[in-house]
Amino acid sequence: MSRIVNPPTVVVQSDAELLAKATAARLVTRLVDAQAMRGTASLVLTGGGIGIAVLEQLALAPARDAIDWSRVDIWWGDERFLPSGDPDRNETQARRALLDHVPVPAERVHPMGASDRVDDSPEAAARRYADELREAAEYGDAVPAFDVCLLGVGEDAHVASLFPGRPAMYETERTVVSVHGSPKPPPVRISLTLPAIRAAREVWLIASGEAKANAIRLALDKAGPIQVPAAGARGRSRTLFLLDRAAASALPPGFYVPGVV
Ligand SMILES: O=C(O)[C@H](O)[C@@H](O)[C@H](O)[C@H](O)COP(=O)(O)O
Repeated sequence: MSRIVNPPTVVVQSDAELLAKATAARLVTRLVDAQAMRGTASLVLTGGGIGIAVLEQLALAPARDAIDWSRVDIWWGDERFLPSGDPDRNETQARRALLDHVPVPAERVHPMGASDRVDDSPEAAARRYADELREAAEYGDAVPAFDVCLLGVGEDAHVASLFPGRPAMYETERTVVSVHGSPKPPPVRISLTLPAIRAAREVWLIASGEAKANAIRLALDKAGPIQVPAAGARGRSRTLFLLDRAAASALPPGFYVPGVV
């Protein structure tokens, strides 16, 4: 679906709190620039601890309202297939952390399906999300050219709900799939696939903590995406690995780690 041109850039902050703040500040600039160029900005959110911490810091960012929130489209990279409003849903956590505090129009917030919707199954919800993405895309693309796709990274190097060796890793056509038997609870999820993620202009992988160091090393080394999903998460024009020092503690040789105090 897209050619990868640039190797990833690694940026390291001293700790998780500064990582969340710095990533939030980077998002302000990136979304403002996107709006200056195209009039709108498109952002894919992730669940997980550092992903939600970034949203909390974005809500607190001094320059937050430099973003024209009325012209931001919010998508999700994955969702836990739970009833709407469930505290474990990525959507619920994103609303509490950010969306309840900024004036994004309801029609520009695109949550993935919930398990309490009538006649819904994860498969139907995945199909519906793929349709919504296609309707929002330009030039007949399957998904919009997301300005930024945020991704947390699991200890097993999963991103979104794409887990090593699972069927979703072999998906080359569909943009959204259902996931069953997720090794990370809850077991049933909906996820963008790698082809959809790789349609993003920029992919930002965010990780903090020693437990992620090996996954980050594999994702930056020559590993293949089937067993190391984070190794396949690349943006069309830019890929960032935004790490704290602990998650960057096993980087492969050749990656310059900017001065970390
Ligand atoms: O639904 C989810 O759980 C997330 O989308 C998932 O992909 C998460 O980002 C990683 O598991 C990292 O989570 P932590 O940052 O909490 O380790």
